[in-house]
Amino acid sequence: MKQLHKQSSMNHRRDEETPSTQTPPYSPKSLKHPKSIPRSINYLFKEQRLLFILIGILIGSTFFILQPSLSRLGPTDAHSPIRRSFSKDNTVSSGVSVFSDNHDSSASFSSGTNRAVYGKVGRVPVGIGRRRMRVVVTGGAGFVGSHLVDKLIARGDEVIVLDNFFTGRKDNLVHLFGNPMFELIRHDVVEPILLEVDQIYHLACPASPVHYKYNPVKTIKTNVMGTLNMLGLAKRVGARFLLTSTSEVYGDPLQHPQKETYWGNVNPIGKVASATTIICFGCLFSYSCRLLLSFGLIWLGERSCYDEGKRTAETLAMDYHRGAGVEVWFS
Ligand SMILES: O=c1ccn([C@@H]2O[C@H](COP(=O)(O)OP(=O)(O)O[C@H]3OC[C@@H](O)[C@H](O)[C@H]3O)[C@@H](O)[C@H]2O)c(=O)[nH]1
Repeated sequence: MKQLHKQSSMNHRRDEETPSTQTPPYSPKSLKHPKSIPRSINYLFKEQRLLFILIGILIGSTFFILQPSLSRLGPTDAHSPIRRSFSKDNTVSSGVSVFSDNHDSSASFSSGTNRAVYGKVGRVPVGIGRRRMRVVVTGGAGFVGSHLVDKLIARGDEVIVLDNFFTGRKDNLVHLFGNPMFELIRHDVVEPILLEVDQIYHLACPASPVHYKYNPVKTIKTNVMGTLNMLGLAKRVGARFLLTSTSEVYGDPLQHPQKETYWGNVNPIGKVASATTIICFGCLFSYSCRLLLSFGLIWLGERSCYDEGKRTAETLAMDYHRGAGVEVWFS
């Protein structure tokens, strides 16, 4: 107790010794001098400051008034050379077109020259003026797919290829390895996959009779389940969807040429192709036609796994379009 008392008295003494460092009691800030307003006006008028402020306001408002009309002169302008369509200009040499969102139509594609060149198509870099797309190409290691991937990369898009390498080859894409805009995933489309993409080009399918008849059940599975998975992905992420179909969905046509209203002559339990063979007999002496003849002969036999698979894929795509609002395209 004694000690405590001693300590408190010492503290008391120390308090007395130290000079007072406490802040003075609060006093409200005095109001500005009434003379400060005329002084600020005076400041504005000096050295033409007001004039500069007015000019600044004028330039600013002119820019904001003109800006909406300048942005309207974009791709949707009727006289603009840039188109918003799925046109023939964008057709890759072997038949698949690319979705076009305001890119220069002068940048047409030639598969032979573009393989090793990134973004050097046309006079103006094609990527300018449009948002970069994230695109997935299934079957991108195949013949058509690899050319499509080249076109998309040249356009400035980020491309993800999904392929199980059933018939496709890495060699078709080797020139893109190391390109930061390109990604290759070994994946079978019959299994679901989740990717954040803007567009889906669905090409994965065995495409020649030898390959699709090798395992017919797998062929139809790829077409039906693969397309379902890709449509599901398109629905989930709001992506545009393109299906590479085939004229085989109309079977052995009874009309030549076929009109838009012709719905085919199909055979869901098998198929014998004779029409192609007959056409090729007419020009046996041309080298290219002899190739076609052999191709026609290979076609003989059951191939409904391919035809019906592609037809189902088309039906699925239309049902996703009508039922879920997915934007679908066919090629
Ligand atoms: O189950 C499969 C089967 C095939 N594929 C791939 O799909 C690609 C098909 O390419 P191919 O070179 O064999 O054939 P193509 O490029 O000529 O086919 C193209 O045109 C015809 C259409 O029916 C096809 O859908 C389209 O890919 C290959 O890379 C193959 O590996 C898969 O990813 N999964």
